[in-house]
Amino acid sequence: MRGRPVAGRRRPPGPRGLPLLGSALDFRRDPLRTFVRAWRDHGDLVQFRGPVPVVLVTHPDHLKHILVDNFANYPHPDDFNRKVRVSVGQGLVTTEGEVWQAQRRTVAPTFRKEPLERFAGVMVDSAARMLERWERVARYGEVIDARTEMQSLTLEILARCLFRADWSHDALELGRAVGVQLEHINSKLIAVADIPERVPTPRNRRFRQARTLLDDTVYRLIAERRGRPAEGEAEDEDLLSTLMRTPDPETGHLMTDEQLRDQVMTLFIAGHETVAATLSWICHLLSTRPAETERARAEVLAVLGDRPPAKEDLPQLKYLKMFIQEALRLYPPLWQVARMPLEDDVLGGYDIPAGSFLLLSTYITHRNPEFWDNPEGFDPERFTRERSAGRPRYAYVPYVAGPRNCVGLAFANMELTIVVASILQRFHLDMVPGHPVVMQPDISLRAKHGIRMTLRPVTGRGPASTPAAPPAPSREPAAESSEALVGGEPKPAAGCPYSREAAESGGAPAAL
Ligand code: HEM
Repeated sequence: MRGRPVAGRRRPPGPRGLPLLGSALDFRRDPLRTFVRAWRDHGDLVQFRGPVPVVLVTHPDHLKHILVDNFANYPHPDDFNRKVRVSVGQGLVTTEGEVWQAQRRTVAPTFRKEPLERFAGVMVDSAARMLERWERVARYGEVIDARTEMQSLTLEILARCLFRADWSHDALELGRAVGVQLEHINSKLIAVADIPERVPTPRNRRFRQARTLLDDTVYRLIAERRGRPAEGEAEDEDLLSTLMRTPDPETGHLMTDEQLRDQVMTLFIAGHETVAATLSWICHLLSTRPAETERARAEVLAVLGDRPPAKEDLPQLKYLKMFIQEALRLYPPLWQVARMPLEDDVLGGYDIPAGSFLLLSTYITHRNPEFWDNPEGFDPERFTRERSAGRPRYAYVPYVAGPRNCVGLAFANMELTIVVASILQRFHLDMVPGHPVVMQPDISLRAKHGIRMTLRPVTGRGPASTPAAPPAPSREPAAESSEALVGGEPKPAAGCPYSREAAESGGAPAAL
């Protein structure tokens, strides 16, 4: 472990920064670079000075202590909960203590792997609809933005799983409203001055309109379900119906309408951007890592040929699973999570007073050369059983760990596998030459300028299928820099009438 305690020194080391401001300006300019530099210079625990002093935590042992062993002492900071609540209310992400525990034991069974498998068909179908549109994009030789495509796809999948078909007629407008909520939370979390929602700024007005639209829709859907008797098998139920009829196993209480609304909004916010960000980075890798991509494609074609994936196929896609794990290592969408101790604690020999603002950076943990050979390299086979042996459990935490890990983990893994397998079956993805690929560490780790790509249909979908002309590998983003440029200026968005962007601006019919 780096940065061992020095005798007599009880606060973690860290950069001096500017008088009064400490590292605040560096954080605003480039939080990833600031973190990585500080970790290299000062070790696994770093104290940043500034208006809000921050402690950076990266070592697996410290993550285990905070997330698992001493979990009850480390809730989210109040400020985080308060800012996120304006959008999602008192759902799983923004509550603590007994209120959170009651919600978690009620919601978690709905998100176990087996009951979720009934949604494999929805995921396959939504992916297929997107890929049909891509066929037309490919015929035009036009450009897609993988980030926009994946945001729309993941939103559609989540909406269909939560509400079945009920969402579809207003999908575009509601999709935009979820986007507005997410951006509002994002800017509140990074803003220097937090303007209350009652102040009628243009952003607040947009936010309030979006929230009203979503509230009205979700409450209407709840009322419709309350008004009709439970029908059919659990197999056919959407997630909202399951959540409505699942009692708290300890108290027997069912969720109220308001609790259901908060849970639905929480799932929307937590469950679509994370998967969309991961999928868009995977699209980037499908172009820049041709050898690994073709190996994954060969496996998919050997298992599936050209038939759609079914839930039974997923365990056989072993290399694809490692490909996705490796993508999540390099690009964990929640690249940092915040915690604030209720009581004084000691971490790695240093004092951590109650009320300290801790940022746990999965991005850095996943790149620590103590646990990962060639950490910047893309190497799915590092997740084989043999090579994983001896690596600390908490060196890999894209979904964090412990009682408050991601409740949507099984949902996300199934969705990622189905979508990537479906893409591999039908398309080769090529980055647009010269398009800059830049990491933007917002609420999730996004591609700042999007991921512009062209598509080539896979011909002769058999196990031996290879691309007509393998794409040249491009440079991978360096860990230290969020300005990982492939080079040159972005090509302007092409005017293809079938791209998702065109669909959303009214240029072509929406796929929803
Ligand atoms: C690649 C995809 C995903 C990743 C990497 C991911 C990661 C995470 C992480 C790191 C947390 C902990 C955040 C914290 O404690 O501050 C979390 C929590 C959560 N995630 Fe995910 N997530 C993903 C997909 C999903 C999906 C698909 C859903 C739902 C459909 C979901 C629902 C949630 C919820 C409700 C929580 C809060 C759990 C609690 O506090 O008890 N996530 N996720």
